[in-house]
Amino acid sequence: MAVHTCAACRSVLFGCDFVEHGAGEMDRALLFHTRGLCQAPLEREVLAALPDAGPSASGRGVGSELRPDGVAPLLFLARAGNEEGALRALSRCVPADVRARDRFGVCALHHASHHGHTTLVRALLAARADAGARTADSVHAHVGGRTALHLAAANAPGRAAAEIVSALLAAGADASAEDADGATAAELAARRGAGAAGSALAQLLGGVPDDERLALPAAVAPALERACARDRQLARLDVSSRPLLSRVHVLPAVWDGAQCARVRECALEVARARGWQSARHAHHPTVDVPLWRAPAAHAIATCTLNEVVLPRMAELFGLDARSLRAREAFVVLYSADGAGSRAGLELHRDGTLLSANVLLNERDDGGGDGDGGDARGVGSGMIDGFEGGGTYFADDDRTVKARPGDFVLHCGQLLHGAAPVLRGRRLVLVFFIDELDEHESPW
Ligand SMILES: O=C(O)CCC(=O)C(=O)O
Ligand SMILES: [Fe+2]
Repeated sequence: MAVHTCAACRSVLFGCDFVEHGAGEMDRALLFHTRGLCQAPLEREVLAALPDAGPSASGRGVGSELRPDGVAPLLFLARAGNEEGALRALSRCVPADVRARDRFGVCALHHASHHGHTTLVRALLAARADAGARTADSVHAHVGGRTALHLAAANAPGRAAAEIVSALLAAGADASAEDADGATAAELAARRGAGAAGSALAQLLGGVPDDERLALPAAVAPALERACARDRQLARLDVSSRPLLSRVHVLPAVWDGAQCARVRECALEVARARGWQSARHAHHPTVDVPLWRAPAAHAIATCTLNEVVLPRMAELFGLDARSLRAREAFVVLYSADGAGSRAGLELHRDGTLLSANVLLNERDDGGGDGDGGDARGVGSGMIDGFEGGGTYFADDDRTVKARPGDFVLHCGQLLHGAAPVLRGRRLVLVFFIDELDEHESPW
């Protein structure tokens, strides 16, 4: 993964995402960053406001009155990767600021661990920072539920990572904690590969039981880097002035039976090994498995997205294909009997501008959208067919009952839900897709 640190503000920029768009990513990241995201000017202001020594005039802790981005100087400077400045702020802040979190649940210890700032991590722990604090899970985009251990294991430079992990473990951090995708810190370390001392780090964290996971792509960028992008995006999701986005489209037979069966069986394999998850989406929890857990299915989906789905979406919705990114992909299980699953999903809007879904198993109640079409031969495999289901759109009061392999494309901001399955089980692969614009960093 291409990573660059801004020379002015030391923010870490990531040049890749779930879907790789080839060369030029890092150039775009740098361009967007310098155009408006660089924190260096604000950082200078915060540092100037920190007195050399002594208590705050307000008694609230130095700089509490100056809250750039709504956070106290300690959190701001830790986030900016300014270890020296954060240490200064720490020596002048009130205890509450040590544990303070931003609205994404991220605290100074998370940032220090992410940046590999060993001295700051030790100082924060000595000042009673919460070693088990977890980042919040958001409606989209980033993986939440991460602890400082996760962030050090995934991002801190080699030697610092080992020292920080040891310090956190000594302070009582839980190495078995799983993030919202079900990954432990050891797993994130292992994904870095032996070159980045990832496997030694994974051992320090108790090891990774399943070798296959070492081969997984670093599909999910860290929560920290997503937070700012998400904030700006929520402001942009007002789509009322973009009429093309009000239409729902179905791309017929993008996948044949064999492709549906492959993706479906890979997902079921993951579910058998690790169980279905229901903690990934805070507001409208689905019973699902993240696609990155199934590398073969992930590869098929990424290829289809890049070559077919994103370009078509761009055309149909009047967007620039180069600005589209899949933020999340997961296989959802709906079942009529309710055993460990849900029959449908209530009306909601997704956290992204666009969404796509593809049915992975055969319906038993006729073909797509009531035309009684033929079966696509997706095979029953380990899962039977179903009746009911489909994606319901409230504005046109219509349930789109696509056939296996069809891709249903829609704006995520349309009010929609999953119609309940009346019999059997329905498996759908869902993508959450974002549009980046020139004001947004692509990480
Ligand atoms: O299952 C469907 O058809 C829709 C799923 C959905 O809207 C979601 O997961 O956000
Ligand atoms: Fe949805």
